[in-house]
This record gives sequence, C-alpha cells and structure tokens, in this order.
Amino acid sequence: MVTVRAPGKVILYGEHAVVYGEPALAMAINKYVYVTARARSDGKININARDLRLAGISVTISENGDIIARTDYGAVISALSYVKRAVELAMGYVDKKVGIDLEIRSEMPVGAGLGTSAAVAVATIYAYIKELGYDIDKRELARLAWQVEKDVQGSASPTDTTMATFGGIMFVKPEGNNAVMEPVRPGTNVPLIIGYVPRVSTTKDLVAMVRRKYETMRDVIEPIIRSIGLITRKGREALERGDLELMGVLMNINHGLLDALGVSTRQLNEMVYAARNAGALGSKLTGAGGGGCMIALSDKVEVEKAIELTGGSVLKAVLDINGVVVVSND
Ligand SMILES: Nc1ncnc2c1ncn2[C@@H]1O[C@H](COP(=O)(O)OP(=O)(O)OP(=O)(O)O)[C@@H](O)[C@H]1O
Ligand SMILES: C[C@@](O)(CCO)CC(=O)[O-]
Ligand SMILES: [Mg+2]
Repeated sequence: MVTVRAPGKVILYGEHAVVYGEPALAMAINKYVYVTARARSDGKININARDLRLAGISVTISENGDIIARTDYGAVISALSYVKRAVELAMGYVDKKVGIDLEIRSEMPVGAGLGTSAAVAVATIYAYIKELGYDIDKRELARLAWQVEKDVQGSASPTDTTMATFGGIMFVKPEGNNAVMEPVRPGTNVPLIIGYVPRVSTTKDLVAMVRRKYETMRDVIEPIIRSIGLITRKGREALERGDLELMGVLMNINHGLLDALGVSTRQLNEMVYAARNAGALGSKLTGAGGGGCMIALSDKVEVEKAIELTGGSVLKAVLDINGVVVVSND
C-alpha cells in the first residue's frame, strides 16, 4: 500500500492567459492532497474520496421503514472525473489494468482555485504507478496529469499540474503539447495571505466561459490576454529582484484584467479591496476565479482581519519545495 501527497498552488500572475500560450508564475503551497493506493486482485477501481461533498440527497422511506437513497449520479461521475481519468492514464503507462483501492484526502478546499484537481491527478497517477512497483520520470508524470486536466476540462494549461509535480516557484509557459518550466529564485521572502470564499463554478466552466468570449470578441479579449502575459514577465523580474512594491502593483493590474474577463465575483473583489485598504502591497484572485481564493501580498494581521470582516476565511500556507512525494510505502 502506497500513500503519496501532492501540493496545491497559488498563481501569482497569469491564470487564464496561460491557457492561450502566455506564461504563468505560480507557487506550490504546503497544503496537500493525499492518495493511498492498494492493488486489488480483481479489476475494480474503488474510490473513497473523503472530502468531496455532493449537494442534495433524495431518500424514500417505505411503510415498513426501508430506506432507498438516491443521489445525483451525474454529479458523482463528474466529481470523480479527474480520478477516473488519472487511473486510466496510469493503467496505460504501466500497460496493465490492475484493480485498485484509492483513498483521497485533501487539506484544501475543493474547487477553490488552489489546484486540487491537478494535485489529485498527479497524486493518483503517481500512487497507482508506485503501488504496482514502477517508477516514472517527473516530467512524464506532469505531462500525463496535464492530459488528465485537458481531457476533463476540454482545455487546460500545464501550470497546476507542473506545480503539483515539482513544487517550488515556477515560470510556466505552454508551447504546443510541451511546457517551458523554469524554477524562479525569489530575491526576497514573498509574504502571502490566502483568502477564501466557497466557489460554485468549476474551472472547466470558467475556462469555457472565457473561451466563448475569446471566440466571439477576439479583438477585445486578445489584448487583455497579451497584457496579462506582459504582467507575468514583469512580475517574474520583480520577484527575482525582490521588488515587492512592483509585484503588488502588477497583482492589482492583473486582478483588474481578470475582472474584465468576467472571472471575478463581488465576494472576491470585496476581499481583494479590503486587503489593499488594510495595507497589502497588492492582491488578486488566484486560480480560475468564480469565487474561491485570492492572495494578498502582505504578512499583516490587519490584512487577515480585513479579509475575514468581508466574510472570507484565511488559509495559512507557505512555499512547498518538494512537489509530489511518497509519504509511505508498506
Ligand atoms: N479530494 C478530492 N477527491 C476527489 N476529487 C477531487 C478532490 N479535490 C478535487 N477533486 C476534483 O477536482 C474538482 C475541482 O477542480 P477545479 O479545477 O474545479 O478546482 P481547483 O483545481 O481546486 O481550482 P483551480 O483549478 O482554479 O486551481 C472537483 O470537482 C473534483 O472533481
Ligand atoms: C484558469 C487556469 O489558468 C488556472 C486554474 O488554476 C486554468 C489552467 O491554467 O489550466
Ligand atoms: Mg483545477
């Protein structure tokens, strides 16, 4: 039985633009998805996803007290789509269809912009392969996990799966089916506060919504995408120089452009502006948006309190430098 863990991430600059070939600058965080895999003697795939919550239960209780519970089958299948596809690609990699018991636990809010889908994909593939006694090159692992996200979402960049695989701070730029992945060394410590509100949209839906705008108003949307790419490049230079002031200004501009794309929400904007008003150098939504997480460039308690006063929660996290690792193998 093998247990692996893969980190979540925050995107400092570049979300959504990276889907169109621009770069993203992302940082892995010390919040993890854990996957435990145990091979089965039959070909079944048994998934115990302990942190998934499905809204709505319908139950019929007959006259003699029998209980018949029904769930939204489609919602269950959709919720397990990343795990299922990850197992399929892992089976293809080892060229065997060995049954597996999977238990999945998450330290992060699911679907909140912290890359849980990518961490699940990376950890599930890695756990399956290691449980069967094989190994895999990390770049190949990141490529397979990226394929999971593309297959499930219809469109995805390599950002989140790169971070879950390698950890650290990375400048990621897709180039066709390959990805430029450049570790970035910060010129100073990067103080980040993560604020969170529940999200109802999925990354799949948010990416699709931007795609529709891109295809129907390309002359309007394209300059926004290219400008976010410029911000990411400048943000990388500022990070390497340790210029937190400039990083903050660039975060604010990036957030405004994401708001223009339609992926922010009132609650995200309230947390973002509350953080700035409380003294954060900059703040922006992180991940796909539609609710979920924002980041503030600050270590001030006043900023945490300001975020909480808007109704958001504060998530404490620091840099993860390891990426996916085997936690136990027995
Ligand atoms: N613990 C888990 N167990 C099983 N599946 C999970 C788990 N956590 C996330 N997932 C899968 O990932 C989906 C959420 O992925 P989604 O891309 O929408 O959000 P995210 O990855 O957390 O945020 P972002 O992509 O913006 O960084 C869930 O609906 C579920 O399908
Ligand atoms: C919104 C997006 O850019 C980041 C999601 O964390 C999607 C992707 O890069 O695949
Ligand atoms: Mg995701």
